[in-house]
Formats: sequence, structure tokens, C-alpha cells
Amino acid sequence: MTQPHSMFEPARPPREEKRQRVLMCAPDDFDVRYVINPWMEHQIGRTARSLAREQWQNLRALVAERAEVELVTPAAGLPDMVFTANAGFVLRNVAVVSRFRAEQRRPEEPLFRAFFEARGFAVAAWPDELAFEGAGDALIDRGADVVWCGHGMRSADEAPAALERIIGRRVIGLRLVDPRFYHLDTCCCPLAGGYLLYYPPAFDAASRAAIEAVVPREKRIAIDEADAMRFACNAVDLDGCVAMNDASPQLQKRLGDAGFVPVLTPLSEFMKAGGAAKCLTLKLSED
Ligand SMILES: NC(=O)NCCC[C@H](N)C(=O)O
Repeated sequence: MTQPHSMFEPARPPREEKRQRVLMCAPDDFDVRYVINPWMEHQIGRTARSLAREQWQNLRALVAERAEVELVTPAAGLPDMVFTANAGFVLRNVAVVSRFRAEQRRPEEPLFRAFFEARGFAVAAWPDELAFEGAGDALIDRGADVVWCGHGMRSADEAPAALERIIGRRVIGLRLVDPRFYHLDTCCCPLAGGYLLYYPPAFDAASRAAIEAVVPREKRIAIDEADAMRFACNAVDLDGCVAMNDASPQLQKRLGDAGFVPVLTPLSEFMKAGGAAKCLTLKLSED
């Protein structure tokens, strides 16, 4: 009979995996009240409050299975504050707070700044006149040692260089050319193992070439317009689970073949404001 080894040596504690921390903001005052991207057109006052809450809770529960969810207090009158990807860009203990292009979102800036300061982040100085929309536009690659930074729609053309100076890591600017995909995270999602889920027509030719120069062909998961319009790129990758609003069976299969588990979590109410899974989250434990 084999002896239970605990009689002779203490059982090894379970491997301490460091849990990711993810910032979310409850949709207490979420709605579409102004139009600052094409998705918001004709949607003013048309979000269903209880459905929005239910969808957000579902996403929160999914994230909470794989990470610690932290919450920032929502403020009345700031209906887009729920999109915490736009709070800022986080790398290790440094946070670069967003400088919103749209006046309507500017009042979010001091609230997110206060959150980062309260959590002990060093808040980097950012040029006041330069628009930059945080992790909506700046995404850390999961293979190469680079940060991708979308510009030309929300973040200023000078934002990638300014970000590179602050974080001391190579930042590659990607010019966005389709207003439906106005933030980088609406058309591009770096995945574990160096994969890149993206919608090539959202970028100009030079940016597509820049992606191809860094990401090997077998790691590029280029999607079609139908999946892009489902915001399949607006995904949260946690422990190989890729949470997204929706994706075609073909795309789900491709993700599965690459070793990921796609999890669909409908976010129709937030799509009306131009955001989905990724926009509703911000990873706080990046390095
Ligand atoms: N793409 C994102 O990162 N966030 C979605 C932001 C939606 C918001 N209505 C906006 O236009 O700024």
C-alpha cells in the first residue's frame, strides 16, 4: 500500500499563480447621451438599463473566475466611465492617465487619476495638449517586446512617440483609417503566445506592414468585416480564455486551434456606445 506522502513530508502548497488584477466600473449611469463615434449614432437614450447591468455582471463574473476584479466608483453624468480601458495605460507601477479627445469624457480624467494614485501607481506626466486614450489605443504585445499604439482617430499622431519616451519600451504607432474602429482595441487584440487577433482593413498599408514585420504569419489571426463588426477583437484574454461579445463559428474554431477558449458574452447595450468586453476592463497588473 502506498503511504500518503503527507505522513512524511508536508503537502506542497498549490503553486502560487499571481492573479491578474482587472479594473471595472459598474454601469450605474451608463447610457448613450452624446455621439462621439459612429456606433453611438441614433442610439441616444436607447440602452436598456437592466439588460446593460445584467450583461456587465456576466462579464464581471467571467473575469472574476480568472482575476481579481477591482472597482472604481462610477460618477453620475459620466455615462462612458464604464469603459475603464480608457482610464489610462498601465505598465508595472506606472500609469499614464488618458487625455480624452472628446470634451464629454474629460471629467473622467481626475477620477481615474485619483484611482491610480490611491492604488499606489506612479502617475506619469503627459503633455496636456496631446490626446491619448489609454488602453483603448495602447496595447502590450504578448510575444514581442513592443507596445502597439493606435493613432489618427482618438489618440494624437504624436502619442506613440510620447508614450515610448515615458515607458522606455518600443512603441509602434498604428494608423487607424476606418472611423468604426476608432480605438486600437476595437480592431486589434494581442493574445498570449504572441498571437495577434486583428482586422487588417482598419489600418493603413504602412501599419499593416509594421504588424507583419513583428508578428509571424502563423501568429496572425486576421478576421473579416463581419467578425470585426461583432467586436470580436474587443476581447479580454485571461489564462487562455478569450471573452468577447460574439464571433462566428469559423473564428471560434480558429481560436480553438490556436489553443484558446473563446467565451461569448453578449454586450449589445455597450456596443451601442461603441464598446464591448475589452473596453469594459483594464488590466492593472501588467509587466
Ligand atoms: N474602445 C474602447 O476602448 N472604449 C469604448 C469607448 C466608448 C465611448 N463611447 C467612446 O466613444 O469613447
